[in-house]
Amino acid sequence: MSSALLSQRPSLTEEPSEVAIPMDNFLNANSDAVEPVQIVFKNLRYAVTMKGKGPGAEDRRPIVSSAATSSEKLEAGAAAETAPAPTGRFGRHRARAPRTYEKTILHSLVGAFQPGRVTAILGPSGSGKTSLLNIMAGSVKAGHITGDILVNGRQVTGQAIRLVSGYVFQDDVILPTMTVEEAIDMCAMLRCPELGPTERRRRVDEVIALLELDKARHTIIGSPDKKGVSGGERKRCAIAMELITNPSVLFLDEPTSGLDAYTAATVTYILKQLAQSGRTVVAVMHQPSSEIFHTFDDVMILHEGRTVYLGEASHAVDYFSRVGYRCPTYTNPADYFFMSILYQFDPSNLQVGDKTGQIQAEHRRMDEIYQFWQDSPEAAYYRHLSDNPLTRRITTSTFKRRATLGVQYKTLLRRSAHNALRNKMVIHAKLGQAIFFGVFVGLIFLRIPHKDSLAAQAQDMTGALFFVAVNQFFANSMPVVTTYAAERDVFTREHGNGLYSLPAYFLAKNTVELPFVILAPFIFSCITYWMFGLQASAAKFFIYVAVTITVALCGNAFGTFLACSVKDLAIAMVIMPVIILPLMIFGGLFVNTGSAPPYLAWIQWISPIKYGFSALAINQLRGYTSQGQNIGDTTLENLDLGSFGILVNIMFLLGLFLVLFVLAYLGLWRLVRVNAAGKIQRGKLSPKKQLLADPLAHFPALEDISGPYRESPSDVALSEKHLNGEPRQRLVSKHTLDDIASADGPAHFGSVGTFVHPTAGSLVPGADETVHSTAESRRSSANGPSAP
Ligand SMILES: Nc1ncnc2c1ncn2[C@@H]1O[C@H](COP(=O)(O)OP(=O)(O)OP(=O)(O)O)[C@@H](O)[C@H]1O
Repeated sequence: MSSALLSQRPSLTEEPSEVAIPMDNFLNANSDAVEPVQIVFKNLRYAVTMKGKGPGAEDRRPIVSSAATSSEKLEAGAAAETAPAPTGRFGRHRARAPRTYEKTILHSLVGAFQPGRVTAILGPSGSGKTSLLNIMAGSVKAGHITGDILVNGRQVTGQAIRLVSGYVFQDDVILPTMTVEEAIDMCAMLRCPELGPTERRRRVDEVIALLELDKARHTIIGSPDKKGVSGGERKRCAIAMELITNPSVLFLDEPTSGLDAYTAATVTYILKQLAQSGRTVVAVMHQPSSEIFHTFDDVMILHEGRTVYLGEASHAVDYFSRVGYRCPTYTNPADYFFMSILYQFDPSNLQVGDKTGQIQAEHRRMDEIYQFWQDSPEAAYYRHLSDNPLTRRITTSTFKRRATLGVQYKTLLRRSAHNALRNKMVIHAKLGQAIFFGVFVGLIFLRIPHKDSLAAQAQDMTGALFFVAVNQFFANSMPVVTTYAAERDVFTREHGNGLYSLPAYFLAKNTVELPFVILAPFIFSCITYWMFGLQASAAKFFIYVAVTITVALCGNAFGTFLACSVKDLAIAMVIMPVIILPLMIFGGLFVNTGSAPPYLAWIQWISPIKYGFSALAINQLRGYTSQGQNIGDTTLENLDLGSFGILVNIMFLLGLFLVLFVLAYLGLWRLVRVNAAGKIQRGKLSPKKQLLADPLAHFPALEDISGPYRESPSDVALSEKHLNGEPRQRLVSKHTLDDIASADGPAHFGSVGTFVHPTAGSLVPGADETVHSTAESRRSSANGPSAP
């Protein structure tokens, strides 16, 4: 972290929003280019269908209250409908549980992510933070999404948001052999095709400088086997790869997880810096430190898919005081929220007999907290905002671009070539294997024509040629499964992020593989041809090489097909011999294909080994004489390899190669189609049209929001509406912990934690009663933990 940045970190006594970090790069100097994008969500519900009976009714706990939204009421109804129905001959007693049930992950959320602000999504594990981020970023893979998402007043799907946003995933999947600079540069080439080489370089340099990656720019990303950059550098590299397009919105899933406190703070301050240039930054965070917590502008706290709080980070402590939970002075608010509000209940401390009662008391406690949120003016603010969003026009200049197919192919070709050349062990293994097998099998079948016995010559000749076909098929199908599998995560992530298209990747990857698939069989052929003592004819030699290479290509295509079609590498490795063995048995040597059972004999038609062996055998054995006898033709007759000549067999091999490659492509297409982000949430309009459409008609035409959202006209309207005509005031307090600490007591907190606004009295008419009853009921909960 630069000293300039460090020296300007906010302390607990400072307003986080006052942090001013100088930036003189395109990300800020050109901040006009960052168009403010406000994301509003309304009644956002996300559910997945699960197999099995599902949790008990008490676990579903739909809240239905006077304040519950209509979709929550609907949801409650749906939950009741999914309960086991009394079916069967004996009615209720024979009721069968449904085979599937619906699990609601997010319950009718209402809220907004504002431009120019960092919003942190906090909550316990499994509370739905990542799901919410994935919905916003159009990366949801399964389930049903209902509700509205608005981007500057336009109703959109996640796919449309992807056009104006970058998403930094929790696990940074970057090709391990790339250096930091190469990874960022590749993104610049693929996503900023409009930039010339000089401008692109400048932008890469700026992003590297901003994310303080200078020292690591030439270090490879690395993997568990090969050390590369540190965890923090890797995370910053992932952020840089998204930032290169200067997106208006940046989503980050746990950008600080696994980082030490200092590096986590560095990353957080960079996020703050990015928001200050007008971006909407939304980050899922796990247990932020106190200092990091105060860096956020807004926080959204989720619990079991429900909102517990959404609003200014600095106001959260006040809010929970009103609920009845007063954060002790000098305590990290995030720790307090987690340990004393969201997690009062520790099942391991319970006596068996107490469990049910305590679980129910805990559920009641949380229900009250949800309900308090629903009834709060803060929630009313967001409901109002969802009806009065920012309606600023979005221009196409904000949209992420994609390079042409040609540029994608060139970029990926270069990357794949670097990747292949840097994996020296793989190259050595491939060439070493060809040399080893060539010499080994050459020694076994050494100088066949020099053997005394004609029968031995015929047997060895067929055995050697059959081994060549089998070996080339096997040796080229096995490794490709593992190399594709190793890269598949990177591919699905990058393709899912819209970095490049499937044809560009598939073509580039196979173009780079091709030289190795040709070179290794060529070396193998050169060694074996002369060691076997095959016919000294240039034409026969070249046919031998050509057939060997074609069988190798088929093997490679078969391996690619398996790797692209079967998700699990272990399963692919199990399936492989199951398919290869029949192809081998019907390869022309073991079974006389003319006399094979007809219901199995068809296998020979799809066996590249059979075509390869036939071509090799005809090439060497037709007219082959030894000791004055034509043993070649006799052997061929006995093998009964069919009537095709060498050329036809080679044509069949090439045909199989093409078919397998098309199947491999379709397999990969299926894989990314299943993983396609936003697949389940399709809009009627294309993502671009959704963003370029007019805002929804019923919104009042608001002026652009130039300052923080609380200054917006909608805020004024809300203040007036909810405070019954009282003078305008902030709905959200700007107290920091230190303010609270110094005021200490009744100036800010009522006797049971009622929030009293320093200038305007109680923020919520009737709040005293609400808080009293909440605190009271918590105290009186059977065996419940005592109020803080
Ligand atoms: N596609 C899915 N199928 C089944 N369950 C799912 C699916 N997606 C999410 N869930 C469930 O939804 C809940 C919320 O998941 P999510 O990943 O959003 O939580 P989270 O708050 O991000 O958790 P963590 O902090 O541990 O990453 C979890 O119980 C998870 O198992």
